Amino acid sequence: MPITLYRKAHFNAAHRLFRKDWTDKKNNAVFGKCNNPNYHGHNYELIVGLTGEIDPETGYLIDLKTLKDIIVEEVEQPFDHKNLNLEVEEFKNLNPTVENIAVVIWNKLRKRLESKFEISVTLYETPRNFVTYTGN
Ligand SMILES: Nc1nc2c(c(=O)[nH]1)N=C([C@H](O)[C@H](O)COP(=O)(O)OP(=O)(O)OP(=O)(O)O)CN2
Ligand SMILES: [Zn+2]
Repeated sequence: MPITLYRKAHFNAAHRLFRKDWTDKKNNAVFGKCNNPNYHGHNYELIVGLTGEIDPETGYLIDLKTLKDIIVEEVEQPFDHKNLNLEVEEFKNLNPTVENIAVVIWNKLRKRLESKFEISVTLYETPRNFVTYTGN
């Protein structure tokens, strides 16, 4: 019987929503204050869900320490206290919207976790703005 295990994490990061190939006028019209050239920051809250079968020997889906370490390595270390546009390779040519950040995180975790697990990534950009990505 499948069960879902969750691990929460958080990171603080700066970003700017804009497209390099658009004029300032168009970027301002579409992204408004989020296009501030001096960037702005968010306290991102992340919830990673893994769905699979309980190992009957250990009672674990996965050791939570293992999951924690993977999230630290793949998300917290590269993203925390960073300017996403300038310092994180994945966003140098990809707008760091909450949607795109969630997909990037999902893809990074997918490479590190066994294929027997389904993965969900829920990312809060603000307490009221959040997205869930499951890879489907
Ligand atoms: N589809 C998306 N829309 C927006 C995104 C996004 O990532 N995807 N991001 C932003 C801004 O970066 C930011 O999240 C908006 O900040 P803000 O308006 O301050 O957010 P709140 O909803 O918390 O503020 P209110 O107090 O509710 O106005 C914009 N759009
Ligand atoms: Zn923002």
